[in-house]
Amino acid sequence: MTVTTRDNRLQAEVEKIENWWKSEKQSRLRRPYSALDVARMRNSIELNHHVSSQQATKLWKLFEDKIAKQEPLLTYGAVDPILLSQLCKAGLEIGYVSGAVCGLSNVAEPSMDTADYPWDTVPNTVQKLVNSQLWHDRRQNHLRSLMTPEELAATPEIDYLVPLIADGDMGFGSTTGIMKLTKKFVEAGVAMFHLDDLAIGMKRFTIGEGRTVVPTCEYLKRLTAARFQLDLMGAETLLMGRADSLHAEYITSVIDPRDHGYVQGVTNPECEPLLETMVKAQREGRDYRSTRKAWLEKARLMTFDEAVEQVATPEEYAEYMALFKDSKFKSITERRAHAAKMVSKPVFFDWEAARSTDGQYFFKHTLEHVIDRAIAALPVTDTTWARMDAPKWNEIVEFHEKLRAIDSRRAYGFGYIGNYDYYAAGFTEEQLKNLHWELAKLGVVFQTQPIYACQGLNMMSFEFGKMFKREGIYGYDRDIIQFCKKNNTDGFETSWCGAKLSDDQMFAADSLDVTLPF
Ligand SMILES: C[C@](O)(C(=O)O)[C@H](CC(=O)O)C(=O)O
Repeated sequence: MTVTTRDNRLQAEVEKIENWWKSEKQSRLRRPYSALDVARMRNSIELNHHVSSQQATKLWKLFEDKIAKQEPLLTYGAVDPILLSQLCKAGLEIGYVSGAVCGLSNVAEPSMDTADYPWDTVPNTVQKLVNSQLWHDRRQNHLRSLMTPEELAATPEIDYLVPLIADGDMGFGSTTGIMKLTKKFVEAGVAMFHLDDLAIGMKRFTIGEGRTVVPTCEYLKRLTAARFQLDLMGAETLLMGRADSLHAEYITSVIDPRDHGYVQGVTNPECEPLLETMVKAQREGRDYRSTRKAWLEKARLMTFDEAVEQVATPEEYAEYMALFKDSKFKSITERRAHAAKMVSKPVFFDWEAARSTDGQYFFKHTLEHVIDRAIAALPVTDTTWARMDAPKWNEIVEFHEKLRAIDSRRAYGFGYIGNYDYYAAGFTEEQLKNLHWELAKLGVVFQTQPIYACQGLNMMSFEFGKMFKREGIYGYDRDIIQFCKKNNTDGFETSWCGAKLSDDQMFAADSLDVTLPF
């Protein structure tokens, strides 16, 4: 290839990318790299990611439509093709593929939601689901093509091709690792996937420690890596930024000054470092939880600004706070230097002494920080979800109002997390009934109950199991066969199984009539 051919080809590719980025949807994004960067790293043949792009475009239109009408797009986690087919039949317009449920059911080695399953577990599940969607769609098309006009009119058409939204967890690794994950999601046919700001493998569930997030810059790198891969592929696939920092207890690093205002340190100079305390306790066989609790009481953990407030007079503190007039994102070095000038007493603050046995820093989670992060992620993402441990309505409203003040056209997401106690969080029955629509008014149109399988399916299967143990096939006939007949339920030996498609395609593809000599 001559230099001119190469340059012309590159130029044409750059123009193609730039034109694509001018579309209504793409022009909402701001990339930290150029079209030339993308063009240089693309293949020399065009790769079409039709299913993912088409499903993403369908989802985008649904979002636009629902935002305009202030209506929710409700779904639940379905990681199994059979379950998904019924979700479609029931008329839900989107499907959700939960990482937590995949980790319990679609792996050889199950475990709790620590995202320690192989990185391609969720994309592989999406692939299986999308293939089943395409198959049901083809099966239905075939049956409908054989119907009389009267039968056609009397048979409702099911949209088996609902766009799938999948859980990409924390992306499972490095920049190139996230690019591979993204590629796999696109090839699998996903419409949208989300990446969060959690640290890999650091969720704790029962020992009184919670979640650990990565610094803001690392979160943004993850999202940008995914965006870059989508651009390389020319895919319309939607990228959702999920911020998990609300209720996070730790942060892995203090590299990013945007996080400094939320990192906590020891303010009691008499307190020994947490690591020392915990190692000694372990050696002496003392209980982890209570030792840590006693250390926390002694350490008097707070943020640097709170530590300043403790020792400063009100006037000094006001002068200290003047530091944030132009920007709230000041580094610890700037904070310390300013405090040294404005406050007469020394400020004792040691965030190193508070580091956990895994090296994490203590983090004061606040809604404000989640808002900061979500705003920082807006330019490279299409949609946003702030994950919350509890459904606190005032926090939900504040988050979305602040974000919508910057991006009112965006679709926001919400997860009805498995163990939410709506009434304990202050909802009345009436409010719970209206919750979907109240959220939709805030632009929160993507709404999922991710772990239905763990509650609903467990419940049904357990109840059935007890009945079957007691009454065997007599009970099965009464409760299942008779019920299904009466209600035309999909099942084996109904059209849902594709028997007609199977026979007809075998007949059509049969080679007999071209090979026999008469
Ligand atoms: C959505 C989620 O990521 C999932 O894996 O399904 C979980 C669900 C849950 O805890 O109920 C999460 O929100 O972390």
